[in-house]
Amino acid sequence: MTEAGIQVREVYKVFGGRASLPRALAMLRAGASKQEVQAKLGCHVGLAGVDMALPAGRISCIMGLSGSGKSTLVRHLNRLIDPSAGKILVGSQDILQLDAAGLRHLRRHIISMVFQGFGLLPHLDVLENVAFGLRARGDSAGRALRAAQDWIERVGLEGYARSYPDELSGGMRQRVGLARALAMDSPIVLMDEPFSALDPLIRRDLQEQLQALQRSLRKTIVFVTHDLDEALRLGQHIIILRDGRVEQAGTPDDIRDRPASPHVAEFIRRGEPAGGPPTDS
Ligand SMILES: Nc1ncnc2c1ncn2[C@@H]1O[C@H](COP(=O)(O)OP(=O)(O)OP(=O)(O)O)[C@@H](O)[C@H]1O
Repeated sequence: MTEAGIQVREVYKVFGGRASLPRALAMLRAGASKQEVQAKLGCHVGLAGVDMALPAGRISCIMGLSGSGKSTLVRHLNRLIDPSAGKILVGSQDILQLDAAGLRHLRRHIISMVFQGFGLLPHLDVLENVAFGLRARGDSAGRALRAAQDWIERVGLEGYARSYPDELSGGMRQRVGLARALAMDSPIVLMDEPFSALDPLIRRDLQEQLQALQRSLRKTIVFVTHDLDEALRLGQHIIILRDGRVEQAGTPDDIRDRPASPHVAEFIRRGEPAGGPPTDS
């Protein structure tokens, strides 16, 4: 795949209430809010008609309050979640049409993922953790370990290959998670709030490291964050979600200088939107 851009077209995700799905979709398409759908039909709306195009070779940041749909959206991109309606293209491939073998290929060779909670295996050392995905997809032990060692050094963990996760700080563990995803050498990397558990200095460090790596890697990175500063610093393209819908999409300058709604303007002004800090909705 040469062009690994992503297009999400009119994607809806309604959790629960299979019987009321057609009514929920009809309400959402007519402009009802997720709260109205929940009150009327008792089902939870994750995404309410998301349209977006994420350019290849760029860092796109998806941001919004807790409950706005960020994780739900990013998990659609490697089909950890399937939509209730809509279409998702990775390059020119409609990923909803993939069979089991196609989906395996997508997850092993096209898209890798970095999770918030590091997702490291505690009984494996750093080298084995980084090599794990490569071994699981069938790379030879020699090849996997060579690639793992290389990435351990590139993320600044030289000398820690034989350490175990519980011997590392949070920042170092997240570097292992990053090395593990990058070692897969996939053109797309999904990162779901990867740095949010880290203290501000370490977080800044990792943001800079990611930017430095990206200058040579030029991957399609989808980075989820609820932190506006992080999105403006890292993102070349930013999508702001609110209640399962795209509130604004654009460059950092668009978001900063031309906020599309009072909600976004308040986000810019205070670093958080009207209504106070994130709450689980
Ligand atoms: N498995 C599920 N069952 C029911 N509702 C769900 C499920 N997963 C997500 N939701 C709902 O979908 C909405 C979006 O959730 P999501 O986790 O994607 O938000 P988020 O923006 O990633 O939030 P956070 O920043 O807290 O992780 C929320 O209202 C949530 O309650």
